[in-house]
Amino acid sequence: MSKIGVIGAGKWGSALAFALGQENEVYITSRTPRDVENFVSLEEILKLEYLVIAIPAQQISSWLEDNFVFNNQKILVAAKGIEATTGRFLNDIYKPYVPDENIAFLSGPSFAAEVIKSLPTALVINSHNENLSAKFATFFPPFIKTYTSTDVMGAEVAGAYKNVIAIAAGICEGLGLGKNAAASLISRGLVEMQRFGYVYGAKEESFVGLSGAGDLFLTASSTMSRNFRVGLGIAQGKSQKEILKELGEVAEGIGTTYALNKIAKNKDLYLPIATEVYKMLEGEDPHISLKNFLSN
Ligand SMILES: NC(=O)C1=CN([C@@H]2O[C@H](COP(=O)(O)OP(=O)(O)OC[C@H]3O[C@@H](n4cnc5c(N)ncnc54)[C@H](OP(=O)(O)O)[C@@H]3O)[C@@H](O)[C@H]2O)C=CC1
Ligand SMILES: O=C(CO)COP(=O)(O)O
Repeated sequence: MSKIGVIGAGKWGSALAFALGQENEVYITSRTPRDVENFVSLEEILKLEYLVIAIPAQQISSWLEDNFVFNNQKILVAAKGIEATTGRFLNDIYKPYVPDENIAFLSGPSFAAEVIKSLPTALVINSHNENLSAKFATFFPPFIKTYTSTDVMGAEVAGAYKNVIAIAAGICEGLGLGKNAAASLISRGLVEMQRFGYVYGAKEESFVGLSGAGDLFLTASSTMSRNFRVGLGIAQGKSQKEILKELGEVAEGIGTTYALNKIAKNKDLYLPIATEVYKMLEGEDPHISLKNFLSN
């Protein structure tokens, strides 16, 4: 039994606290205080050796700057996204605060709503430090099968990019374009994210496995996904503001789309689906954008 601190009591942080709490002593904290078991102050959590951080990618940089004090903690990053304003990956953002050997990244198909019901789930723990991944793997309960990998970039790219493809898939569904279109969009999305990942040295195995195909198939085919629901909202002609208000939770695909657009311009990369999603988030008519993309 280990002591683990979870930072961020949103959907994913709470589900992970529940899962990890099956066989460990788990404490949780969040920006907004909650009346939940083992809720403690941030100060208390930061004293623990093992931390899971479930703060979204768009907020983590300022959170680290304002709150984090490194004390040789071992960190498991649970967020999936690329910073919109800078195009930075999470491992870059954490770098000035946590050394490589102390950090791991969680990936794989895992709706919080199913984890909190103890439904069977498979996750990948990605770290350059294989001992650390192996250690984090021991914390999970039997209903979560864990795999480990050293392909941090692959896990990061896949986890972030699948959210963008999920938005596109939601638009496709919302426009009633059919299952043929959805399947072609998802498979081309997988190729697009893999090609993008190679630019950063990501490995093929992450894209064909749980972190890539697994998470993409889950998110891009279900209304349980917030990003998929963002796509449905776009297809209905709703504004980004309206969609986010209705959602009431984070949809990392939006910020990641802006990040990808920035990176594509800087590095002159061809990211066709991400580019169409960007245009639609910026107000282009989805009937034109997605239909054009799917036809000759
Ligand atoms: N939900 C899911 O099924 C999964 C989510 N993820 C990823 O996990 C991450 C978190 O998602 P999820 O928990 O679902 O999102 P939620 O919207 O449910 O929760 C967001 C969390 O982030 C915290 N937060 C937001 N802004 C700030 C800030 N400026 N400073 C500090 N804390 C902040 C919130 O704190 P508070 O509420 O206390 O204000 C809350 O704990 C995302 O990257 C998501 O992609 C990954 C796998 C599965
Ligand atoms: O990452 C997730 C499942 O693996 C959650 O996806 P959404 O954020 O789209 O709900």
